[in-house]
Amino acid sequence: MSAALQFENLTGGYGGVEILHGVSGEVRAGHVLGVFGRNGVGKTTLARMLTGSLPVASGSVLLSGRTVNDMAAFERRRAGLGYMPQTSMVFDGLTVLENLSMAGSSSRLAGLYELFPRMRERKDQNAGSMSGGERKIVAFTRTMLEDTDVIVLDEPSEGVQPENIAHMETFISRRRDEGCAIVLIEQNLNMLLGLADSFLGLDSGRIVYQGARKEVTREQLLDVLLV
Ligand SMILES: Nc1ncnc2c1ncn2[C@@H]1O[C@H](COP(=O)(O)OP(=O)(O)OP(=O)(O)O)[C@@H](O)[C@H]1O
Repeated sequence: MSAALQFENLTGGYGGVEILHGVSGEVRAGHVLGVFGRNGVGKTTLARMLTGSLPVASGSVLLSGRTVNDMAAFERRRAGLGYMPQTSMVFDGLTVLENLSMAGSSSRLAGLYELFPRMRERKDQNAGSMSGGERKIVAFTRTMLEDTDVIVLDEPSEGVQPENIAHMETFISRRRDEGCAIVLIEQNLNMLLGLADSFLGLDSGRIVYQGARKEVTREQLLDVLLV
């Protein structure tokens, strides 16, 4: 069976400047791939290439074995690929509930309110008037509520308080247990070690670490983050 999301030899960047140099990996249904590395090594660039917001110069992105290089971001979304960008998008002029309703699936909303009761309390508030951390939670939960088979999360825990990070972890595990394949880009080692089944470490646009959960140690991850 092919991986839910696979990427092979991804190369490319911005305006002729190559940022990623041949990055490959995969994540299977019901698994989490943890992507990590220092600031500026190309993690977000990888997320953009996977989700179609940045074209690849060469290499392939495959969803369930099918190449999606020629599909625009919205087409990949329709094909079941969800994306929470690092600079999280919320629609400022819409309420929290309206933002969440755009996810299209309400069946997970009860579980969401149980984890983030503040979202229910603030459901009629304009998202634009929420704090940075709260906006991040709105963007995260909207992505997680969608009916998708694959989700790419770009540093969801950045700027979020520890208690809410723990709730994010619960939400991610639930989606994983439902069979979703998740790419988790993070610098938060505890979150990565708690959730990821396999790891991909980047430095200067190249893979410098690849391993499964059972073989990785915190020190190995730190080695990549502290070079
Ligand atoms: N739109 C852009 N135009 C030109 N260069 C860019 C653009 N976006 C990112 N870069 C450059 O690409 C490189 C990789 O950036 P990227 O955002 O992928 O790193 P990152 O690993 O996600 O970093 P961080 O952890 O800080 O989010 C950096 O040198 C950055 O300056």
